[in-house]
Amino acid sequence: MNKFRIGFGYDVHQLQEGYDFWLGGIKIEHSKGAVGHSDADVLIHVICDALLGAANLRDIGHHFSDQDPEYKGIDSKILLADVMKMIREKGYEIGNLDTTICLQLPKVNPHIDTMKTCLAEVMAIAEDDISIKATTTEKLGFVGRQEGVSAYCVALIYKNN
Ligand SMILES: Nc1ccn([C@@H]2O[C@H](COP(=O)(O)O)[C@@H](O)[C@H]2O)c(=O)n1
Ligand SMILES: C[C@@]1(CO)OP(=O)(O)OP(=O)(O)OC[C@H]1O
Repeated sequence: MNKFRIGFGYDVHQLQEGYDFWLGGIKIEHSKGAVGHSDADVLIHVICDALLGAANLRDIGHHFSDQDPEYKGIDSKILLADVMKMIREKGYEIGNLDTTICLQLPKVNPHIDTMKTCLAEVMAIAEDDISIKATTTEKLGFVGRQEGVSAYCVALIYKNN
């Protein structure tokens, strides 16, 4: 029988001028970028947290501390590849991921297919198992004021036993 587990991830990063905007593994052209210890790719961070949560492996900051100079400016795709290794070492494969990016501007719809291709390659899974959606918050709150970007992810993982 298959053993199924679910996980959930939520993360926020500030948006400021003078920073690159990495999202879903790709660089988005925008007047502001996300601020963090790493490249601040909020979509990858929530995928990591959902997968770690599903496998009961704590969270991204537990494995990759924001106090550790090794991770300063790191490409979050490297962290995601490490997380995939961790869950596969526990015997799990991904069923599917469903994500939502909360961002007032810019529109990310034109970039979603590129993000899916990029993430599918990093994770070695099918593009069809990765869903990426986006919403504004109708100009409300920190997302609406363009002060930050947030994201959510739910993940289903399974092992055969
Ligand atoms: N940064 C964003 C935000 C939203 N979208 C797309 O626009 C649609 C409408 O947004 P609402 O906030 O009014 O729901 C949304 O369903 C997304 O398809 C986007 O591409 N980028
Ligand atoms: C990814 C890590 C590590 O570089 O740093 P940040 O880019 O600050 O991201 P966050 O989601 O706040 O926490 C996880 C961190 O430990």
